[in-house]
Amino acid sequence: MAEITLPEVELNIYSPKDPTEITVVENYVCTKESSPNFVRHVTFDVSGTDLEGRVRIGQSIGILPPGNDERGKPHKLRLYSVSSPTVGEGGESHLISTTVKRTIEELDGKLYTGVCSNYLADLKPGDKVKATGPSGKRFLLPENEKDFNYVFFATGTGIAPFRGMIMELLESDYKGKIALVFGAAYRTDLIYPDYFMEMEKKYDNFRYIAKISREDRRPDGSKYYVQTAIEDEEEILDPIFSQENTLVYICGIKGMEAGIYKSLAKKGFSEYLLLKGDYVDMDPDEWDWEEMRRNVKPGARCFEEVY
Ligand SMILES: Cc1cc2nc3c(=O)[nH]c(=O)nc-3n(C[C@H](O)[C@H](O)[C@H](O)COP(=O)(O)OP(=O)(O)OC[C@H]3O[C@@H](n4cnc5c(N)ncnc54)[C@H](O)[C@@H]3O)c2cc1C
Repeated sequence: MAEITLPEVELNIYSPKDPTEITVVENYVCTKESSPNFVRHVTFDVSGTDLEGRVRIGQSIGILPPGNDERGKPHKLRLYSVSSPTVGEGGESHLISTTVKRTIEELDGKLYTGVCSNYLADLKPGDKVKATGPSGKRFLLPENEKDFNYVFFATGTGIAPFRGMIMELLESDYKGKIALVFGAAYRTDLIYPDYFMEMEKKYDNFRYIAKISREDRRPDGSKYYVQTAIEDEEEILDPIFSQENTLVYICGIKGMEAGIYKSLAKKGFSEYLLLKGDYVDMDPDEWDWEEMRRNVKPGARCFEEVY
Protein backbone atom coordinates (compact mmCIF):
# COMPACT_ATOMS: atom_id res chain seq x y z
CA MET A 1 0.00 0.00 0.00
CA ALA A 2 1.20 3.52 -0.76
CA GLU A 3 2.33 5.35 2.38
CA ILE A 4 -0.06 8.05 3.57
CA THR A 5 1.97 11.22 4.00
CA LEU A 6 -0.05 14.22 5.04
CA PRO A 7 1.34 17.54 3.81
CA GLU A 8 2.80 20.11 6.18
CA VAL A 9 0.28 22.91 6.41
CA GLU A 10 0.28 26.52 7.52
CA LEU A 11 -1.72 27.04 10.72
CA ASN A 12 -3.20 30.21 12.21
CA ILE A 13 -1.27 32.74 10.15
CA TYR A 14 -4.02 35.05 11.39
CA SER A 15 -5.45 34.79 14.91
CA PRO A 16 -8.64 36.35 16.37
CA LYS A 17 -6.43 39.02 18.01
CA ASP A 18 -4.70 39.76 14.72
CA PRO A 19 -7.14 38.88 11.91
CA THR A 20 -6.85 39.80 8.26
CA GLU A 21 -9.44 41.38 5.99
CA ILE A 22 -10.76 39.59 2.93
CA THR A 23 -13.30 40.74 0.32
CA VAL A 24 -16.43 38.96 -0.90
CA VAL A 25 -16.42 38.47 -4.68
CA GLU A 26 -19.49 36.25 -5.12
CA ASN A 27 -22.32 34.89 -2.99
CA TYR A 28 -24.94 32.63 -4.54
CA VAL A 29 -27.36 29.85 -3.58
CA CYS A 30 -25.83 26.43 -4.30
CA THR A 31 -28.83 24.17 -3.72
CA LYS A 32 -30.73 23.35 -6.88
CA GLU A 33 -34.22 24.54 -6.19
CA SER A 34 -35.95 26.46 -3.47
CA SER A 35 -34.93 24.69 -0.25
CA PRO A 36 -35.73 25.46 3.39
CA ASN A 37 -32.02 24.90 3.96
CA PHE A 38 -30.44 28.00 2.55
CA VAL A 39 -26.91 27.17 1.53
CA ARG A 40 -24.70 29.68 -0.25
CA HIS A 41 -21.39 29.54 -2.05
CA VAL A 42 -19.35 32.49 -0.81
CA THR A 43 -16.02 33.31 -2.47
CA PHE A 44 -13.45 35.70 -1.01
CA ASP A 45 -10.58 37.58 -2.61
CA VAL A 46 -7.59 37.13 -0.28
CA SER A 47 -5.14 39.13 -2.45
CA GLY A 48 -2.49 40.93 -0.45
CA THR A 49 -2.95 38.68 2.60
CA ASP A 50 -0.79 35.73 3.65
CA LEU A 51 -3.74 33.40 3.01
CA GLU A 52 -3.06 33.62 -0.73
CA GLY A 53 -1.78 30.24 -1.95
CA ARG A 54 -1.34 28.98 1.63
CA VAL A 55 -4.69 27.35 2.43
CA ARG A 56 -5.05 23.67 1.54
CA ILE A 57 -8.27 21.91 0.70
CA GLY A 58 -9.49 20.19 3.87
CA GLN A 59 -8.59 23.20 6.01
CA SER A 60 -10.98 25.82 7.33
CA ILE A 61 -10.85 29.57 7.70
CA GLY A 62 -12.26 31.45 10.67
CA ILE A 63 -14.70 34.32 10.28
CA LEU A 64 -15.17 37.00 12.94
CA PRO A 65 -18.70 38.41 12.68
CA PRO A 66 -19.06 42.06 13.72
CA GLY A 67 -20.79 43.06 16.95
CA ASN A 68 -21.02 41.68 20.45
CA ASP A 69 -22.65 38.66 22.05
CA GLU A 70 -25.28 38.74 24.82
CA ARG A 71 -22.54 39.33 27.42
CA GLY A 72 -21.23 42.36 25.54
CA LYS A 73 -18.09 40.52 24.38
CA PRO A 74 -17.05 40.52 20.70
CA HIS A 75 -18.51 37.53 18.84
CA LYS A 76 -16.18 34.53 18.73
CA LEU A 77 -14.88 33.21 15.42
CA ARG A 78 -16.76 30.51 13.51
CA LEU A 79 -14.98 28.03 11.27
CA TYR A 80 -15.93 27.40 7.65
CA SER A 81 -14.40 24.61 5.57
CA VAL A 82 -12.77 25.73 2.38
CA SER A 83 -14.65 24.40 -0.66
CA SER A 84 -12.23 25.52 -3.38
CA PRO A 85 -9.24 23.37 -4.39
CA THR A 86 -5.77 24.15 -3.03
CA VAL A 87 -4.95 26.03 -6.27
CA GLY A 88 -7.83 28.41 -5.51
CA GLU A 89 -11.35 28.84 -6.91
CA GLY A 90 -11.20 28.52 -10.71
CA GLY A 91 -7.41 27.96 -10.39
CA GLU A 92 -6.90 31.49 -9.03
CA SER A 93 -4.75 31.37 -5.88
CA HIS A 94 -6.23 34.62 -4.51
CA LEU A 95 -9.77 33.21 -4.45
CA ILE A 96 -11.01 31.02 -1.58
CA SER A 97 -14.56 29.67 -1.43
CA THR A 98 -16.74 28.51 1.43
CA THR A 99 -20.17 26.83 1.58
CA VAL A 100 -22.37 28.44 4.20
CA LYS A 101 -25.67 27.16 5.55
CA ARG A 102 -27.88 29.70 7.28
CA THR A 103 -28.65 28.59 10.85
CA ILE A 104 -32.36 29.26 11.32
CA GLU A 105 -34.21 27.68 14.23
CA GLU A 106 -37.33 28.12 16.29
CA LEU A 107 -36.31 28.00 19.95
CA ASP A 108 -38.99 28.28 22.67
CA GLY A 109 -41.38 29.69 20.09
CA LYS A 110 -38.93 32.40 18.98
CA LEU A 111 -37.00 32.61 15.74
CA TYR A 112 -33.24 32.29 16.27
CA THR A 113 -30.98 33.17 13.38
CA GLY A 114 -27.35 32.11 13.78
CA VAL A 115 -24.97 35.05 14.05
CA CYS A 116 -22.15 34.28 11.66
CA SER A 117 -23.81 32.10 9.04
CA ASN A 118 -26.51 34.73 8.39
CA TYR A 119 -23.93 37.51 8.41
CA LEU A 120 -21.97 35.67 5.70
CA ALA A 121 -25.05 34.68 3.71
CA ASP A 122 -26.20 38.33 3.54
CA LEU A 123 -22.87 39.71 2.29
CA LYS A 124 -22.55 41.33 -1.13
CA PRO A 125 -19.57 41.47 -3.51
CA GLY A 126 -17.18 44.15 -2.26
CA ASP A 127 -18.02 43.64 1.44
CA LYS A 128 -15.00 43.19 3.73
CA VAL A 129 -14.80 40.41 6.31
CA LYS A 130 -12.41 39.75 9.21
CA ALA A 131 -10.82 36.33 8.83
CA THR A 132 -8.42 34.04 10.70
CA GLY A 133 -6.64 30.80 9.97
CA PRO A 134 -6.06 28.58 8.24
CA SER A 135 -6.92 25.79 10.68
CA GLY A 136 -6.91 21.99 10.53
CA LYS A 137 -3.99 19.67 9.97
CA ARG A 138 -5.42 16.16 9.62
CA PHE A 139 -8.50 16.31 7.36
CA LEU A 140 -6.33 16.65 4.27
CA LEU A 141 -5.58 14.78 1.08
CA PRO A 142 -2.20 13.03 1.31
CA GLU A 143 0.76 14.62 -0.44
CA ASN A 144 0.74 11.66 -2.83
CA GLU A 145 -3.01 12.13 -3.38
CA LYS A 146 -3.07 10.48 -6.81
CA ASP A 147 -1.89 7.14 -5.34
CA PHE A 148 -5.24 6.52 -3.60
CA ASN A 149 -8.91 5.82 -4.23
CA TYR A 150 -11.42 7.75 -2.15
CA VAL A 151 -14.84 7.18 -0.65
CA PHE A 152 -16.22 10.49 0.61
CA PHE A 153 -19.27 10.60 2.92
CA ALA A 154 -20.99 13.97 3.43
CA THR A 155 -24.07 15.42 5.08
CA GLY A 156 -25.04 19.12 4.87
CA THR A 157 -22.15 21.51 4.46
CA GLY A 158 -19.82 18.55 5.01
CA ILE A 159 -19.90 18.54 1.20
CA ALA A 160 -17.68 21.67 1.16
CA PRO A 161 -14.22 20.07 1.41
CA PHE A 162 -15.21 17.29 -0.99
CA ARG A 163 -16.14 19.80 -3.70
CA GLY A 164 -12.57 21.12 -3.57
CA MET A 165 -10.97 17.69 -3.23
CA ILE A 166 -12.94 16.29 -6.18
CA MET A 167 -12.04 19.31 -8.32
CA GLU A 168 -8.41 18.94 -7.31
CA LEU A 169 -8.27 15.24 -8.14
CA LEU A 170 -10.46 14.95 -11.23
CA GLU A 171 -9.29 18.09 -12.92
CA SER A 172 -5.71 16.82 -12.82
CA ASP A 173 -4.36 13.62 -14.30
CA TYR A 174 -5.93 11.35 -11.65
CA LYS A 175 -6.50 7.69 -12.50
CA GLY A 176 -7.89 6.34 -9.20
CA LYS A 177 -11.55 5.92 -8.25
CA ILE A 178 -13.72 8.30 -6.24
CA ALA A 179 -17.22 7.71 -4.83
CA LEU A 180 -19.06 10.57 -3.16
CA VAL A 181 -21.98 9.60 -0.93
CA PHE A 182 -24.13 12.58 0.03
CA GLY A 183 -27.03 12.28 2.45
CA ALA A 184 -29.87 14.80 2.57
CA ALA A 185 -33.41 14.85 3.94
CA TYR A 186 -34.99 16.13 0.71
CA ARG A 187 -33.84 16.34 -2.89
CA THR A 188 -33.99 20.12 -2.71
CA ASP A 189 -31.27 19.98 -0.02
CA LEU A 190 -28.66 18.56 -2.38
CA ILE A 191 -25.71 20.96 -2.52
CA TYR A 192 -23.84 21.52 -5.83
CA PRO A 193 -25.85 18.65 -7.44
CA ASP A 194 -25.39 19.95 -11.00
CA TYR A 195 -21.63 20.09 -10.60
CA PHE A 196 -21.38 16.54 -9.27
CA MET A 197 -23.76 15.12 -11.90
CA GLU A 198 -21.76 16.81 -14.62
CA MET A 199 -18.49 15.41 -13.22
CA GLU A 200 -20.01 11.93 -13.06
CA LYS A 201 -20.91 12.18 -16.77
CA LYS A 202 -17.48 13.47 -17.67
CA TYR A 203 -15.30 11.09 -15.62
CA ASP A 204 -15.70 7.28 -15.58
CA ASN A 205 -13.74 7.09 -12.33
CA PHE A 206 -16.19 9.26 -10.32
CA ARG A 207 -19.54 8.14 -8.88
CA TYR A 208 -22.03 10.48 -7.20
CA ILE A 209 -24.42 8.68 -4.87
CA ALA A 210 -27.17 10.85 -3.32
CA LYS A 211 -29.25 9.29 -0.54
CA ILE A 212 -32.53 11.01 0.33
CA SER A 213 -33.84 10.01 3.76
CA ARG A 214 -37.32 11.57 3.87
CA GLU A 215 -38.50 10.98 0.33
CA ASP A 216 -37.22 7.58 -0.78
CA ARG A 217 -37.54 4.18 0.86
CA ARG A 218 -35.31 1.12 0.65
CA PRO A 219 -36.97 -2.10 -0.59
CA ASP A 220 -37.66 -3.14 3.05
CA GLY A 221 -39.38 0.19 3.78
CA SER A 222 -36.54 1.66 5.86
CA LYS A 223 -34.95 5.03 5.15
CA TYR A 224 -31.87 5.72 3.11
CA TYR A 225 -28.96 7.34 4.96
CA VAL A 226 -25.31 7.83 4.08
CA GLN A 227 -24.44 4.60 5.89
CA THR A 228 -27.10 2.51 4.12
CA ALA A 229 -25.20 3.21 0.89
CA ILE A 230 -22.50 0.85 2.15
CA GLU A 231 -24.99 -1.99 1.72
CA ASP A 232 -27.29 -0.57 -0.97
CA GLU A 233 -24.50 0.44 -3.33
CA GLU A 234 -22.20 -2.52 -2.72
CA GLU A 235 -21.67 -3.09 -6.43
CA ILE A 236 -20.04 0.32 -6.68
CA LEU A 237 -18.47 0.58 -3.23
CA ASP A 238 -17.21 -2.94 -2.38
CA PRO A 239 -14.62 -2.99 -5.18
CA ILE A 240 -13.32 0.38 -3.94
CA PHE A 241 -13.39 -0.41 -0.20
CA SER A 242 -11.63 -3.71 -0.77
CA GLN A 243 -8.54 -2.09 -2.30
CA GLU A 244 -5.76 -1.44 0.15
CA ASN A 245 -5.01 2.00 -1.30
CA THR A 246 -8.51 3.33 -0.56
CA LEU A 247 -9.10 6.11 1.97
CA VAL A 248 -12.42 7.01 3.61
CA TYR A 249 -13.33 10.61 4.49
CA ILE A 250 -16.39 11.62 6.54
CA CYS A 251 -17.55 15.23 6.90
CA GLY A 252 -20.71 16.85 8.20
CA ILE A 253 -23.18 16.50 11.04
CA LYS A 254 -21.73 15.19 14.30
CA GLY A 255 -22.96 11.64 14.87
CA MET A 256 -23.03 10.62 11.19
CA GLU A 257 -19.72 8.79 11.66
CA ALA A 258 -21.26 6.24 14.07
CA GLY A 259 -23.61 4.74 11.47
CA ILE A 260 -20.86 4.66 8.87
CA TYR A 261 -18.45 2.87 11.21
CA LYS A 262 -21.07 0.30 12.14
CA SER A 263 -22.00 -0.35 8.50
CA LEU A 264 -18.33 -0.64 7.49
CA ALA A 265 -17.72 -3.19 10.27
CA LYS A 266 -20.87 -5.15 9.38
CA LYS A 267 -19.69 -5.35 5.79
CA GLY A 268 -16.30 -6.67 6.94
CA PHE A 269 -14.34 -3.46 6.26
CA SER A 270 -13.06 -2.98 9.84
CA GLU A 271 -9.60 -2.19 8.48
CA TYR A 272 -10.78 1.43 8.19
CA LEU A 273 -11.42 1.51 11.96
CA LEU A 274 -9.49 1.36 15.17
CA LEU A 275 -11.45 -0.94 17.47
CA LYS A 276 -10.70 -1.01 21.18
CA GLY A 277 -11.37 -3.43 24.06
CA ASP A 278 -14.31 -5.81 23.63
CA TYR A 279 -15.20 -4.09 20.39
CA VAL A 280 -12.35 -5.84 18.58
CA ASP A 281 -14.36 -9.07 18.43
CA MET A 282 -17.92 -7.88 19.09
CA ASP A 283 -20.67 -8.32 16.51
CA PRO A 284 -21.35 -4.75 15.22
CA ASP A 285 -25.10 -5.35 15.72
CA GLU A 286 -24.38 -5.40 19.46
CA TRP A 287 -22.43 -2.15 19.50
CA ASP A 288 -23.85 0.33 21.98
CA TRP A 289 -24.25 3.83 20.53
CA GLU A 290 -22.81 5.59 23.57
CA GLU A 291 -19.98 3.16 24.29
CA MET A 292 -19.13 3.09 20.63
CA ARG A 293 -17.75 6.64 20.75
CA ARG A 294 -15.00 5.46 23.12
CA ASN A 295 -14.29 2.13 21.44
CA VAL A 296 -14.53 2.81 17.73
CA LYS A 297 -12.18 5.41 16.24
CA PRO A 298 -11.13 6.19 12.69
CA GLY A 299 -8.15 4.06 11.63
CA ALA A 300 -5.13 5.29 9.67
CA ARG A 301 -7.08 5.11 6.37
CA CYS A 302 -10.09 7.04 7.67
CA PHE A 303 -10.43 10.79 8.18
CA GLU A 304 -13.33 12.56 9.83
CA GLU A 305 -14.42 16.11 10.45
CA VAL A 306 -17.80 16.34 12.12
CA TYR A 307 -19.33 19.37 13.83
C1 LIG B 1 -14.27 22.38 11.58
C2 LIG B 1 -15.59 23.06 11.28
C3 LIG B 1 -15.95 23.30 9.98
C4 LIG B 1 -17.17 23.91 9.69
N1 LIG B 1 -17.50 24.12 8.40
C5 LIG B 1 -18.68 24.70 8.10
C6 LIG B 1 -19.06 24.91 6.74
O1 LIG B 1 -18.33 24.55 5.80
N2 LIG B 1 -20.25 25.51 6.49
C7 LIG B 1 -21.10 25.90 7.51
O2 LIG B 1 -22.17 26.46 7.21
N3 LIG B 1 -20.77 25.71 8.80
C8 LIG B 1 -19.59 25.13 9.11
N4 LIG B 1 -19.25 24.95 10.43
C9 LIG B 1 -20.17 25.44 11.47
C10 LIG B 1 -19.91 26.95 11.71
O3 LIG B 1 -18.64 27.12 12.30
C11 LIG B 1 -20.96 27.59 12.63
O4 LIG B 1 -21.02 26.84 13.82
C12 LIG B 1 -22.33 27.66 12.01
O5 LIG B 1 -22.31 28.45 10.82
C13 LIG B 1 -23.33 28.31 12.98
O6 LIG B 1 -22.81 29.55 13.37
P1 LIG B 1 -23.77 30.80 13.61
O7 LIG B 1 -22.94 31.90 14.16
O8 LIG B 1 -24.60 31.09 12.42
O9 LIG B 1 -24.75 30.24 14.74
P2 LIG B 1 -24.69 30.59 16.28
O10 LIG B 1 -25.26 31.94 16.49
O11 LIG B 1 -23.33 30.32 16.80
O12 LIG B 1 -25.71 29.52 16.86
C14 LIG B 1 -25.39 28.14 16.79
C15 LIG B 1 -26.40 27.37 17.63
O13 LIG B 1 -26.24 27.71 19.00
C16 LIG B 1 -27.48 27.82 19.65
N5 LIG B 1 -27.57 29.18 20.24
C17 LIG B 1 -26.59 30.11 20.21
N6 LIG B 1 -26.99 31.23 20.85
C18 LIG B 1 -28.23 31.03 21.29
C19 LIG B 1 -29.19 31.82 21.99
N7 LIG B 1 -28.95 33.08 22.37
N8 LIG B 1 -30.39 31.28 22.24
C20 LIG B 1 -30.65 30.03 21.86
N9 LIG B 1 -29.80 29.25 21.20
C21 LIG B 1 -28.61 29.72 20.89
C22 LIG B 1 -28.53 27.53 18.59
O14 LIG B 1 -28.91 26.18 18.72
C23 LIG B 1 -27.83 27.70 17.29
O15 LIG B 1 -28.28 26.82 16.29
C24 LIG B 1 -18.03 24.32 10.75
C25 LIG B 1 -17.66 24.09 12.07
C26 LIG B 1 -16.46 23.46 12.35
C27 LIG B 1 -16.09 23.20 13.78
